[in-house]
Amino acid sequence: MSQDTLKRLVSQAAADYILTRIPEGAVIGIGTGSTVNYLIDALASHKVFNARYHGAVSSSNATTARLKMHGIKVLDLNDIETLPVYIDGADEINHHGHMIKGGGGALTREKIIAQVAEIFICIADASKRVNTLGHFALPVEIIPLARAALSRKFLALGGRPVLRTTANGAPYLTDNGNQIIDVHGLQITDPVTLEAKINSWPGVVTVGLFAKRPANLCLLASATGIEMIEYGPCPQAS
Ligand SMILES: O=C[C@H](O)[C@H](O)[C@H](O)COP(=O)(O)O
Repeated sequence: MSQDTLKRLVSQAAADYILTRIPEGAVIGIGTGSTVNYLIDALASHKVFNARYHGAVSSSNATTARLKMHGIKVLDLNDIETLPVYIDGADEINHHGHMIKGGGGALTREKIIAQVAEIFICIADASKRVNTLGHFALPVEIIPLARAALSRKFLALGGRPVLRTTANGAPYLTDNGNQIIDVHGLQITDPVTLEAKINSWPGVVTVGLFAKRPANLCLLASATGIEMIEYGPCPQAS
């Protein structure tokens, strides 16, 4: 089964999960990426989303555009007091629900919304599950002025920092107008400590480690079906 097929299957399962478990009137937090694109399509195909829910909070311009294309109401996080669930993909997820995210560049808005949500549901194909995070380069959104100084710090950590660029070689810019350094070659054995450390460096906007706020639940698709992995409540999320 292709990775794309698995992404589609897990997204359909996630849409069913939301529609059967999340109470009417709720706002749903929606992440970013190819897996989430399938989720948005699956939610829209059920036709009842708008009647059942107050709307969605979006983690990127791309997600906002897709939600709107389907006629799903997009709300501003600033107008929301509670968010029962945030659902998003991941680039890697370990056995504690810690994730690397930001392959699609949306890590900052994703982390802001995830922090507000009561429950974080990760949807992924089984290739994303790892024992140790770091095979996927760690994305870090940065203020451009800090690029060289931060690159030296990532080198000192044992990583290989690479500025993310577009197809024409220009620096990639996030929805927030910042740049991204992808740090290759890290073996992240203590994600909670590394997240706090990188976050404390001036010029870092967001590190794409989601360890302080891990997933509570992961729907993981493989050739044998959809596995539902629970990591338990997240004390930091309250
Ligand atoms: O910035 C993007 C997000 O963190 C995505 O959730 C992550 O990159 C996974 O994306 P995909 O579902 O396309 O593999």
